[in-house]
Amino acid sequence: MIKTGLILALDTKDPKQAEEWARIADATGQMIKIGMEFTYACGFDAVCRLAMGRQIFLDLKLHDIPNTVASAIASLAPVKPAMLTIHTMGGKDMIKAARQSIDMHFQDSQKPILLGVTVLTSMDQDNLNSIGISKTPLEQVLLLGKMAIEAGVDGLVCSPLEVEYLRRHLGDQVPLVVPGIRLPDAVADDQQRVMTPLQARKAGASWVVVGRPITKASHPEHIAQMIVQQLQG
Ligand SMILES: O=C(O)c1cc(=O)[nH]c(=O)n1[C@@H]1O[C@H](COP(=O)(O)O)[C@@H](O)[C@H]1O
Repeated sequence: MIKTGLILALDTKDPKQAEEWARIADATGQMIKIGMEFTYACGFDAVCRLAMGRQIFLDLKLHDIPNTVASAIASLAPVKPAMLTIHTMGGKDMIKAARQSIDMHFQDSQKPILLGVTVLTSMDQDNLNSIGISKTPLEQVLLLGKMAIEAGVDGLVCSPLEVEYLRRHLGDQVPLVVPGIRLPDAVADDQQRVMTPLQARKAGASWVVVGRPITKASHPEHIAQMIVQQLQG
């Protein structure tokens, strides 16, 4: 069974809180994810301060016309993220523009892993139908994933329910980053397609992304340590 990394999602507007959680990730040797909530509330100077001495996954889920996405990525070069997300629903031209922008604006040793978000883990069949998609989440994730890899992403974001299927069709090498993680018997909150950390590891996730199950726990560091042991033991 492959070892799976933990990425801790720092979903907060409070820089002190983010730093506190980031130290939990430091202590367990794991990566942090900074998303829209922190970035919009605190700005890029705060993002860069959190990133100092750390590897960050900058999850801004870029989704716009190709020129705008390419220009936005160029503006992100000083932040030096280790991972960056774009929405695959932006289509192949947008993804190709994102790829070209990374290749043009980042030095080889500093290029982020470009991740294509497939079907959000908060979406079930009903939500897919509501945007005119009659394929199942599994079929849609594979369709978007294949297209995105062909257009230039390095890896994919998907729910744990699709990991085994993607591994069968795309092989072992594609980085699969997997949110929608909940501890056994825990509430799913707004997530629809969920599994436990151990199930996601067994399915073949490269990394799991965990936010609230750790950050809302009464002892976040204990939960983080327990999950890391399950993922790497
Ligand atoms: O790109 C992501 O990281 C992402 C994609 C997705 O489909 N679903 C999803 O939940 N995420 C992110 O993963 C994290 C999940 O947080 P929790 O539900 O609190 O564990 C959040 O920061 C989401 O923004």
